[in-house]
Amino acid sequence: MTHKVLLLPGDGIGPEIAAQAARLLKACQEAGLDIEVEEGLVGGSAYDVHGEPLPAETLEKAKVASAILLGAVGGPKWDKIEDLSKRPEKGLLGLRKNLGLFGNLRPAMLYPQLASASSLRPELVAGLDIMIVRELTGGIYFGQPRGIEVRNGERVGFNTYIYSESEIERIGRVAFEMAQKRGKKLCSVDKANVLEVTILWREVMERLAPEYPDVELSHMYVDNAAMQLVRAPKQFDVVVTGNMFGDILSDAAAMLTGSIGMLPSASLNESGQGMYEPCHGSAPDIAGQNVANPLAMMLSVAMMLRYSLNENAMAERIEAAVGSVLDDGLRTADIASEGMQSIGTDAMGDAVLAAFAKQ
Ligand SMILES: NC(=O)c1ccc[n+]([C@@H]2O[C@H](COP(=O)([O-])OP(=O)(O)OC[C@H]3O[C@@H](n4cnc5c(N)ncnc54)[C@H](O)[C@@H]3O)[C@@H](O)[C@H]2O)c1
Ligand SMILES: CC(C)[C@H](C(=O)O)[C@@H](O)C(=O)O
Ligand SMILES: [Mg+2]
Repeated sequence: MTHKVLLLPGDGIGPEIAAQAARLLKACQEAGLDIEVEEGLVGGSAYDVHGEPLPAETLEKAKVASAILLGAVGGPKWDKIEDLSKRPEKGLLGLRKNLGLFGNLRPAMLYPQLASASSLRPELVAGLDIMIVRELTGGIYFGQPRGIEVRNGERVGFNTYIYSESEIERIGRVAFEMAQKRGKKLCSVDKANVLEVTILWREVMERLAPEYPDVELSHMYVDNAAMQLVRAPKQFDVVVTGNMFGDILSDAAAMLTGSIGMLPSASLNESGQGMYEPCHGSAPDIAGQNVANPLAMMLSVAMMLRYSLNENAMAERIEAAVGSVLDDGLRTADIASEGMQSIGTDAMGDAVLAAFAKQ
């Protein structure tokens, strides 16, 4: 069966890194992968053309795709749009919500070659391999009511942090199953000392635990989790948490691996359809300069092959190609260190493609 892949480059560095992913997809096709690649608009670039960050045409294409690859959205050009529903980020959130992509996998894995690029001492991060499982379609990102309105003569802003038991249970199951396939340790991160919604979260995780007797479940408050991630990150195997805590903790975990430019992600729904994107944003500060690290995007292609297309061998080939490029001492600016060769986005893409061809 021919798999349909929808490529959504987005804004800022999005198109620069998506171009490298497109070349990699072509190389996969040449190596026998049966895919058809289509492109679409999302985010600010879609707003500029259609007045909407998620045009109906893009959503339709996304619904019928086996997998979606997204660069990044957003940027200062669109930060002043008053109608929040038209902001680029709403395009991304709309895709997640409309496709029911509730299960966000964010692996923070250190390539040994990058130990010195991490902001922590090499011995703290050597061998680091954490999987953050973030709930992606609920919590405070989507809770109602929300808004900014005038109360007692002044403006107030408000959001609602809400999870139903069934939402907690389904992300819990994703995390327990992930832990079963990995180191069999699951840490659920919450703020159950303050927030009722996470008291319920903790209760549901506890209720699920006996169904996964081989997994050791622990709980941690989010403030402590942030501290532990930079104190002793290797204590973690799988971490499960809600939408906002997962957003924050995954950026922190990214830096342990050398750069946020290294972290791919998968967002899956109940039927295994997925959207794949780097964890980083559109990096307006470096956009258009050919210096962005395309590896998170290229590793997102590998995750797509593994989780949506069932092409594990080809996914491993991409990951091995990235490893061999790092072995060769090639680095984009964000992961540069002494004695290594600094190269730009396109050249990093070239190097991965060359290594992929040799695998
Ligand atoms: N998934 C997404 O599309 C996504 C994720 C996060 C932020 N955003 C949006 O991106 C815009 C910028 O947000 P931000 O600055 O807070 O976060 P960011 O992740 O875009 O950038 C943070 C820092 O990391 C650097 N960086 C990010 N990706 C990099 C890469 N591949 N290579 C080298 N350096 C990289 C940037 O140069 C910047 O200094 C905002 O509009 C935000 O809403 C989008
Ligand atoms: C751009 C934004 C909506 C998004 C999020 O907060 O989920 C981003 O930060 C991410 O991590 O994917
Ligand atoms: Mg984020």
